[in-house]
Amino acid sequence: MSTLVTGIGELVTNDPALGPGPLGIVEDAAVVVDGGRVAWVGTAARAPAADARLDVAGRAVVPGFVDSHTHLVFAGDRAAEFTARAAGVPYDGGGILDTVRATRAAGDSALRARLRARLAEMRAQGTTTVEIKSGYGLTTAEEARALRLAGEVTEETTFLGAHAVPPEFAGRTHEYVDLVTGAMLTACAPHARWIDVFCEPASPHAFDGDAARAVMAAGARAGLGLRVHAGQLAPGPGALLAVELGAASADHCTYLTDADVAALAEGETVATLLPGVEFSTRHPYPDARRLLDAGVTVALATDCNPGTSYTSSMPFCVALGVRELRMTPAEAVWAATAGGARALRRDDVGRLGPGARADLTVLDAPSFVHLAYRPGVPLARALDLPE
Ligand SMILES: N=CN[C@@H](CCC(=O)O)C(=O)O
Ligand SMILES: [Zn+2]
Repeated sequence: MSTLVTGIGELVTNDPALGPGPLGIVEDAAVVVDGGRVAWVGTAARAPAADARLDVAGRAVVPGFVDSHTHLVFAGDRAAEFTARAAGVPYDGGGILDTVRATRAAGDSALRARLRARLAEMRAQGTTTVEIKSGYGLTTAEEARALRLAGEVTEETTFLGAHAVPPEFAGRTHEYVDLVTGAMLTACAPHARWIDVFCEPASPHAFDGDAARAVMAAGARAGLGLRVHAGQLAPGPGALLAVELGAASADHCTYLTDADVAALAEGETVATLLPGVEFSTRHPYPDARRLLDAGVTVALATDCNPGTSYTSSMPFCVALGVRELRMTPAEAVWAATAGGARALRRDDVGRLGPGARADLTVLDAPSFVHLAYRPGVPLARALDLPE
């Protein structure tokens, strides 16, 4: 069944062929969707007929947010750690193991219910595509379980066995990396599209450049795409490694050298910025302006997780992108939609042109600018349309 969505005061298509600027804006617009895909985009006055009609009364519509970095499969929370941090205790990644304990103790149905509740929270704020990492199991069976659960709700599943060294391998990081690149990868690869590694030599709980290279090389041999947590706590080898190995995304990028920025600008790797993390950890925010001015492709994502960024809100990240990362509203909205799609190497989401998935997010506002202009106001929701 086709549906004509009309009365769109401002439509962000992210397709410069459809309207001015990188956002490809069409004013007084309409969209026809059919079979879950966009069939037609243009001005309302020229819209073709359709089986059904939905008038959004002058509101703005943007492509559904593409949240390309989350850790949604977990139990428990770390509000006490957050409170301690507010009193000055720094983040070093050690809290990951608290969440591992809670997650291992949780049954499938409890984990599934919490995962689905978080996804519903995201959709209610305009997110329509979500990447989900494992990483709070850290045994072969637990990592495979997390990926199976994630695979029930998204195609964008990421194996993150190399998230932290679990307590049973304390002081034996090499042996744990052997497990991650061996039996654990074999069990997890069928449930994953991507592999990721927390490359952070500054953390005693994470992995150095050699370990990260071994994990990524093994993942690539198993047919997985590559992603890296890079430069979250200090400059490190992650960003250069990401570019060298052709990773789809280097995530965090809070601490980058000039050589990192130059390499990202030359390569095919998206820099995914996660400003919810710096909001929570009180580290300095990453500098999107420096990256954009150098020609790097930038994405914004929530990094929703119980330790460093317990937000499910892409609009919150867009607002931080403008206020703290020195992005324009247009750059931030592009990064949260088309940028996320690039970070997942997808061309069917993050845009609203013919052939794209019919992921329309409607704003209770006349323009996309209001996402940053009215922070904290629940303006965005994913539109439910008949198939
Ligand atoms: N830094 C590594 N992983 C998460 C944090 C996980 C946690 O602290 O539970 C992140 O992306 O920030
Ligand atoms: Zn993360």
